[in-house]
Amino acid sequence: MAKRSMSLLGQWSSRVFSIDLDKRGALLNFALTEKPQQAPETFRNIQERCYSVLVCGDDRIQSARFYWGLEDLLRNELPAECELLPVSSYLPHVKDSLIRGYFLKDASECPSLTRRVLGALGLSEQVQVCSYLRGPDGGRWSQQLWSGSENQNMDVSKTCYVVPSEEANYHPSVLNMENSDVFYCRAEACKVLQESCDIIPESRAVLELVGKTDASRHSPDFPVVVIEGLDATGKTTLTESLREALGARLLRSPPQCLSPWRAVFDREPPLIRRAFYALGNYITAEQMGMEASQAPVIVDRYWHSTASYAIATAVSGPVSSLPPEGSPLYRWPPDLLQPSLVVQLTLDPQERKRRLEARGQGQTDEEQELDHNLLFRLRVEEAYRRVRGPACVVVDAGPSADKVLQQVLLLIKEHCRL
Ligand SMILES: Nc1ncnc2c1ncn2[C@@H]1O[C@H](COP(=O)(O)OP(=O)(O)O)[C@@H](O)[C@H]1O
Ligand SMILES: Nc1ccn([C@@H]2O[C@H](COP(=O)(O)OP(=O)(O)O)[C@@H](O)[C@H]2O)c(=O)n1
Repeated sequence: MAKRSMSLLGQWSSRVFSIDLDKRGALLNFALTEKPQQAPETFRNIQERCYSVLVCGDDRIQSARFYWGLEDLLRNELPAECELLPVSSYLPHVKDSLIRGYFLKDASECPSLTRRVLGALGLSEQVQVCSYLRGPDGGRWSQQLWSGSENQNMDVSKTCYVVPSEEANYHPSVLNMENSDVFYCRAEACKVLQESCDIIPESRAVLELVGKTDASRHSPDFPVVVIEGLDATGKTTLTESLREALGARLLRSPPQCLSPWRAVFDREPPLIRRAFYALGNYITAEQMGMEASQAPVIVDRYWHSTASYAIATAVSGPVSSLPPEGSPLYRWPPDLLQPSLVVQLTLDPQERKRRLEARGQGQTDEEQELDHNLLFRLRVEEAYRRVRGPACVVVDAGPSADKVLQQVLLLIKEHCRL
């Protein structure tokens, strides 16, 4: 059977391959042409025996799950000396054109094992394997698409040459974010869970809990205040105190009724996991609508968390790799109830670390991991700031719990009718 991915070939000359070189998100970009040219400068540092494995099946649920397990599969089967780097292949500026996979540098003593593993993978309908070879003059690199046959023949007629390419303005993942990482209406998030019912039976139970009414236009009688912020910024402490101080109802997103399934969806790839959290907001929104007809409502995390974590996780590297400020990716879903006020708690990184440690959740002291966390935290906080919708006020959660409470009570008085 002709592989679906063969149809990609026609477009490959305009595709850019973007290799995530390290956790800080430095990217190496190259494109392909039919004519040999000089290799990109940085490409020369890459050793011989490089391969790419791209996941490009038709079924988005299966592809997402296959990609999710691919790194483990490759690490288990390939020689330990194979370096794996995430690679994205995309058409610049073309929405939904991104295909993900891994770029491999094989420094092992056993090249035939690597080729055997990749040859077997290449037989799968949803995988495309390529080799990268340096030309006889040592300067040019070419890419050969594997035919996927058992003897790992390379399809020489499909040879393309590697040329340098401009780095994209934003991380390539931005092209595929809508309806893969962030869902802007209930129906799109429901579709993902409907498609996954056969492989994740828990999806049915979640779908049954999601109502169908559109409460977005209903204006609650009492204020609804959402408390947002990174882990350990003091959301639980503050929401409890606000509940007491205001005689309010306390809700959270994801709501309590989803707790039995949260761990199941946390193990799934972003497509499925994010759809689950998106639906959690709609369930919480229904509860908000009901509770706010009787008393003020305080909510621990809501849409800002869902959108910001999803966007910040989908890209790597510095804040500049996020979708630009004002991008429609930061919009509020029109069918999701807006709260009266969102308070975003921020905390000095050292103090946050101290609170995490006091709670018995020390972080790894591996420096690279800390760097990675630092950038991730910065991306989440910046995404929080960029999300549009209801008024969002940043509050420094560094002072004592009582001072933070008093400040937020003042804000609620200013912004909401009590
Ligand atoms: N304003 C504050 N000052 C000092 N410690 C705080 C303050 N607010 C919360 N804490 C402590 O920090 C830790 C994390 O707070 P918590 O409310 O659980 O955060 P979150 O719900 O955002 O993860 C807890 O041990 C809590 O007692
Ligand atoms: N409304 C929400 C709440 C959490 N989440 C996700 O849940 C994670 C935060 O969960 P957590 O367990 O650290 O939150 P807390 O319960 O500690 O406040 C984030 O990584 C988000 O991806 C979400 O997407 N939407």
